[in-house]
Amino acid sequence: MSEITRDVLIIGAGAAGLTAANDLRKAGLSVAVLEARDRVGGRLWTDVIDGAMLEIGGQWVSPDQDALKDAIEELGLETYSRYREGDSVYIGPDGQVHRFTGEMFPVAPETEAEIARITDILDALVAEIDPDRPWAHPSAADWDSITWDAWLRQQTDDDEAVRNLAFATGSAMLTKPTHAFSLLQSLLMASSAGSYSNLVDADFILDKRVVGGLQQVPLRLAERLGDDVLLNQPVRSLEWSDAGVVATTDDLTVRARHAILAHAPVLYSRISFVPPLPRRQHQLHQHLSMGFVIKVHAVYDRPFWREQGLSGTAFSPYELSHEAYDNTNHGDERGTLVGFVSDANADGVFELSAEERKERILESLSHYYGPEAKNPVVYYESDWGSEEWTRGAYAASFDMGGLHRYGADLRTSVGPIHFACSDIAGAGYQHVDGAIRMGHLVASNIVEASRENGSAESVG
Ligand SMILES: Cc1cc2nc3c(=O)[nH]c(=O)nc-3n(C[C@H](O)[C@H](O)[C@H](O)COP(=O)(O)OP(=O)(O)OC[C@H]3O[C@@H](n4cnc5c(N)ncnc54)[C@H](O)[C@@H]3O)c2cc1C
Repeated sequence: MSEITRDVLIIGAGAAGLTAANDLRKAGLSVAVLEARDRVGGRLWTDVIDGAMLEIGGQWVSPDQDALKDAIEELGLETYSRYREGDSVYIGPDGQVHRFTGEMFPVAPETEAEIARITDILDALVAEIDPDRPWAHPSAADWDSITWDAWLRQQTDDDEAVRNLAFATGSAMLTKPTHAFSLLQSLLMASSAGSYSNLVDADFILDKRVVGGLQQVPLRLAERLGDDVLLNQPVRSLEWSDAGVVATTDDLTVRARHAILAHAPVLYSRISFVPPLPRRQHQLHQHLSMGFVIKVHAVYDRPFWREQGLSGTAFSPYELSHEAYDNTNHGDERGTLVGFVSDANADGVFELSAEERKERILESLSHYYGPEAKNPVVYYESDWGSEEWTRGAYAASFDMGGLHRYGADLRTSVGPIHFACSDIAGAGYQHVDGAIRMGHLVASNIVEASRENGSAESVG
């Protein structure tokens, strides 16, 4: 068992942990980043599967995501826009395919009016919320005690309007059934993107991609840290006291003044804390759980849908794959579609054999794009539910009532232990932008504490 000593130990080499590590290094503190996997990036993972470059994890950047945009620029990465020329496709309750342009789905005029009316209400509620402190709103307790689905159904009897409004924060974002989380949690999701309207605007939320893949962000951040990023080092135990921390992996001991837990909250309990974390954290952490979505990649010899004047953007709250997009790589002659199968639908298709699941999912894509969609040359399902060091996708959210009850302590440090990841972000919540914001925040808190305590802080 070898032993090292640093000022700060960071557990997890995702966007949050690597951002914090770089900031701390710049401030003159020594760091070690311990990563359980054999790669950096966590939920950012760009890989070549059967000859096709795929974004297995996160990939899109939206205009409001300043922290991510700054990181991309600072790291010298290039971005490009998602293909969006031509008509989008919507499938309604009758199974009919409708082509449309703009943001509003082609629904009956009375349904459209209901969607517009309730969107205005939601935008007004979201404007009242501080994404960093949604629990502080005077109505937070009430909004956290009604499910997203129940609140929408109180607003209108129009089922198609409810389904279309629900899926923006449901299947498409929190990736949980809409009866499983509260109105407050839904408002936080929207508020973290600026407004509910932003969240439902695919051209906004899925705006840009990074040439070569978004995993370049953590890869380049890790490159700067060199040997201070240690792979295949799952932290098994963390002893802590006012004097600092001692982390143990299978073959390494790290002593440090501070530790940053830079990974999904559902994994905190994988670490044995000595002494145990306080009661409040024990409780809080049990009320956060990961959503679940399958990201499906289908690569074709050419982007055939473009020949039909289709942008590739497709939605339907009635389809197995509730949303799908043109995901063709920059400069690639082949065409790639990406579709998403979320929450209970994802559970359902995992009951099937791999062949049947593929058939069902491609069948759903073919409803949007025609029969050619059934024959990709490369097919791949990102299954983050099976990833031991993530356990779901995209990120964690509170169960009913949890956000109001525990939210204020989400980011509260415990002695020398600090928390940072996209799952506990306000602005940028659940996104890479939020992970980076949390990384910066926790690093600046530690630097400030170190300055206040002067040389007594350094254990290096
Ligand atoms: C399929 C998918 C699509 C997504 N799409 C987008 C998108 O388009 N745009 C966007 O902005 N976001 C997207 N996201 C979300 C985004 O990828 C994440 O929010 C973000 O990458 C999380 O970063 P993080 O550093 O907080 O955590 P992670 O990336 O989860 O990093 C945590 C790291 O900690 C490690 N770890 C865990 N436990 C231990 C331990 N005990 N010891 C050592 N290491 C440990 C893990 O292996 C992991 O590498 C998507 C996510 C998924 C899964």
